[in-house]
Parts: sequence; structure tokens; C-alpha cells
Amino acid sequence: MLEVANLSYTLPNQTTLFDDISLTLDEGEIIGLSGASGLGKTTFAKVITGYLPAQSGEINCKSLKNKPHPVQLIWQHPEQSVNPKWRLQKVLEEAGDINKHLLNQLNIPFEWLQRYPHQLSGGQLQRICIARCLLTNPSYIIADEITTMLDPIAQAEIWQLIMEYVQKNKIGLLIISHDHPLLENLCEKILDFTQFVKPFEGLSRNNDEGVRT
Ligand SMILES: Nc1ncnc2c1ncn2[C@@H]1O[C@H](COP(=O)(O)OP(=O)(O)OP(=O)(O)O)[C@@H](O)[C@H]1O
Repeated sequence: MLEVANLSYTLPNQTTLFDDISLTLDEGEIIGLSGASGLGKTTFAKVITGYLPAQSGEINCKSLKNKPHPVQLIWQHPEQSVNPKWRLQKVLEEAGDINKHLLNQLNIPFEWLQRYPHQLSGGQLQRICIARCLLTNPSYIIADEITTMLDPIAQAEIWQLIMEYVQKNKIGLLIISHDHPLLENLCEKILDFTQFVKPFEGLSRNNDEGVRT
């Protein structure tokens, strides 16, 4: 089980982004996390996956000190999360030995591996990023707005592939999204990030409709 206890995060300007988050994610469990833009969901994801240090609170799970990290993040913008100068073979090899069966499962033709990132569409490149994540054999995955920029057909295809894989391999999945119908469709429960956020003094944030509050 992945356990997050009393996690808080304060920005360099001393604004507390989120405060006292505690949650658990079991292997095989699928949880949604929603909340308005700018509240700190991506920052929270980066702390859990080790890209940012935990300033206070605790993150516990089996093999947390191992490399690769047992909790892997799939980012919103695939084109920003790969080295544009690397062929996709090198992008994948960074995560582990390339597994042809996995590439087949994700509908990734082997010939794509000789291409550069800009030679794939957004949806195709996101499948490469998902493959890179899965090649690390994660116990938990955080999917941060991973299909927001894709058309509905590419979105449906990606979610079908991920759901099949995580269910078969009992991976815990935290889906961060503004898309409530998607979360209701895929998740056993949905958490509202707003509960972890203290109101800013003298500042405003966007709500889900993009309206300043
Ligand atoms: N290192 C930093 N220095 C200053 N501000 C930061 C830093 N990191 C994040 N922020 C700010 O913290 C806020 C939360 O950002 P974050 O990306 O975590 O929010 P989010 O809830 O994921 O938003 P979205 O739903 O739009 O992706 C933003 O206003 C962002 O500009």
C-alpha cells in the first residue's frame, strides 16, 4: 500500500499550496483526484513520485528507496517529458529493457523506435510515455491529466490500454483530471483536492469552470 501522511507543501514565496494531505492507495486500487486549476495537484504528484522533496509529512510504500521509483508519473504533455534529440528507442531504453510484448499491447509498431519525438502525434507519443512508465514495472502510477490534449478517440484508446494493464498487473492508479465523467467511469472513489487547500489571503484561484474566485 502507498501511504501519504500529513503532506504539506509551501512555495518559495511562503504560500502554502496544500496542507495536511493524507491518503492511501492500494495495489490494484483506482482513485480519482479532481480540483480546480492551479491548486497544486501536479506539485502533489511530483512530491509523491520523488521529483520534489517532501517538505513535511511522510510517504511510505514498499521499495520506496529502490530505483526506478515504485511510484511513476505520467505527465500531461508528452512532448515536454521526452528528450527531443533522442530517438524513441533511447527514450524507452532509459526505463529498462524494451519488451516487445508490452509494445504490442500498447499498439506501438517497432519501427516507431527509430523516429524522433516530433515525428509522432500527441497520442502516439503519449503511448510511448506510457510504455516508458510501464517498463519500470511500477507498483503505483499517477496519471496527471494525461489525455487532456487528445481527441476523444485517442483518449478512449489510451484509457482502455491503461485500465487493462493496471487491472491485470494490480497496479494502484491515481488519476488526476478535471474530467468528472471520466473519473466517474474509471475510479472506485474520487477525492476533491480543494479540501487540502487553504484559501489564499488576497489572491484568487480558478475554479473548475476557469472562473476566478
Ligand atoms: N517552484 C514554484 N515556484 C513558484 N510557484 C510555483 C512553483 N511550482 C508551482 N508553482 C505554482 O503553484 C501553483 C500550483 O501549480 P500546479 O501545477 O501544482 O497546480 P495544478 O493543480 O496541477 O494545476 P492544473 O490543474 O492547471 O495542472 C501554480 O500557481 C504554480 O504556478
